[in-house]
Amino acid sequence: IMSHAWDYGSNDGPEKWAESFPIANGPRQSPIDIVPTQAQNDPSLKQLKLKYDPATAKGILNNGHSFQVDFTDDDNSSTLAGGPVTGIYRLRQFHFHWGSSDDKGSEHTIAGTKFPCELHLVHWNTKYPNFGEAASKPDGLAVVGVFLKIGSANPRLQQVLDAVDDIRSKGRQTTFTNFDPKTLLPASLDFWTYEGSLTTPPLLESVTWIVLKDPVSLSPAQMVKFRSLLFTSEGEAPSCMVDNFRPPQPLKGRKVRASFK
Ligand SMILES: NS(=O)(=O)c1cccc(F)c1F
Ligand SMILES: [Zn+2]
Repeated sequence: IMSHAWDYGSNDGPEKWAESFPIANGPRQSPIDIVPTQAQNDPSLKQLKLKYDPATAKGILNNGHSFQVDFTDDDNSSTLAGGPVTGIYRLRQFHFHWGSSDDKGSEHTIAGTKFPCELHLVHWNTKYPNFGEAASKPDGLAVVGVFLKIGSANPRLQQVLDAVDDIRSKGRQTTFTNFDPKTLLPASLDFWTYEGSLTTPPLLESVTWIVLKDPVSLSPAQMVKFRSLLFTSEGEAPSCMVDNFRPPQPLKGRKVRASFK
């Protein structure tokens, strides 16, 4: 097989990732089950400051594991600061994880509750020269996680889903501009935070996770649209892109802090 080919299936799925990526059994792996009653309110946590310039949206890509919207990150136009981090982190991309049915799909869970979908906004620490360098440092990345639940249609999300028809297969990409990811966030920026990792190989332990307490909604029809994507390239036997989530990993003594009471 190609070096480091991994997927979410039964053969090379999450239970097998440790064979190629031993850090899968490391001390700060993600996602985790967040237990609100065990999270400690930390009054020293600052307000989360998100500043996104819609002009930095660049393209949308099916990478064979999820689909992501990429941003130009050669200046501080779209950044995250405050919250649990020090310094300025630049927005690189956002992507999603979702299920084959509405009863699963999120990576983080809240006291065992799974959501049908989870949004990740990936930022890198500008103390490092670029994303690749930052991704290998313990304070290199900050990812904002947002739960999505089935309810009323989400008009902002629809702009993203309208682009999905052009990137159905692995490797397809198209331009995607003038989009403000802030419009995908809930009204409250209350969050839980903990030190973790990428949830996909190479599973690097470089992520400060910032998981928002409040979900945003999407309609059943919008959820169906996610499931119309394919893990596979054109010309291969089609495999629906669903259940692209890693299950919760052991906490191994980590503390989860809450920005709210
Ligand atoms: N699922 S995830 O947010 O942890 C993630 C996945 C791929 C690249 C990343 F930089 C990243 F942060
Ligand atoms: Zn993710």
